[in-house]
Amino acid sequence: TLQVLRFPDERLRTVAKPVTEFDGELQQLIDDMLETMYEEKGIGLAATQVDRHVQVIVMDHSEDKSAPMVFINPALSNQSGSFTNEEGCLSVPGVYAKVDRYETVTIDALDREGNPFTVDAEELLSICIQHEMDHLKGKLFVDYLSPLKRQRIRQKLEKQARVEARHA
Ligand SMILES: O=C(O)C[C@@H](Cc1ccccc1)[C@H](O)SCc1ccccc1
Ligand SMILES: [Zn+2]
Repeated sequence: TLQVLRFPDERLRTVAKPVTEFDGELQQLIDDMLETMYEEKGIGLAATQVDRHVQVIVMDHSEDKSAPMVFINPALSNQSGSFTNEEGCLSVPGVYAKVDRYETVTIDALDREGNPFTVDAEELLSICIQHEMDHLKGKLFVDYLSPLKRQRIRQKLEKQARVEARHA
């Protein structure tokens, strides 16, 4: 599996480029991202999180890893309503906070073969796709919190990283 970057790693702030080549390397990245997401018990993962700065998102909201989804070069074409939910992030382990998101969104994207498709997302799929599309823009859910809260999270995770480094 691939290593998931952790806040406040600056590489998480990189803006991802559109995918132009639907080649074997892309297929390998998609498979590696899905494997990493399952391993980390996530339901979504953006390529930025594994230090690959291309517009690729994988998701699987099924109980038995039976419904993998791939969104390449995703774009929001419609959005409506708003609601607040508790969010977590594989790049900010152990931190949960309320974030306002659009209630429903329409996403235009390409699948892993490069074919265009559109999804009207609501509920968990809507939250997750907005969370992942933020990653591709170098944005993290902690950016929606107050500077003080974000600083406390940064200190907590930097301390944790030091402890892990010592025990490595
Ligand atoms: O991008 C990530 O880090 C994976 C996120 C995706 C996500 C964030 C907020 C709300 C929904 C999905 C999660 O860490 S995956 C973990 C998870 C599992 C079940 C339900 C919600 C979050
Ligand atoms: Zn995340």
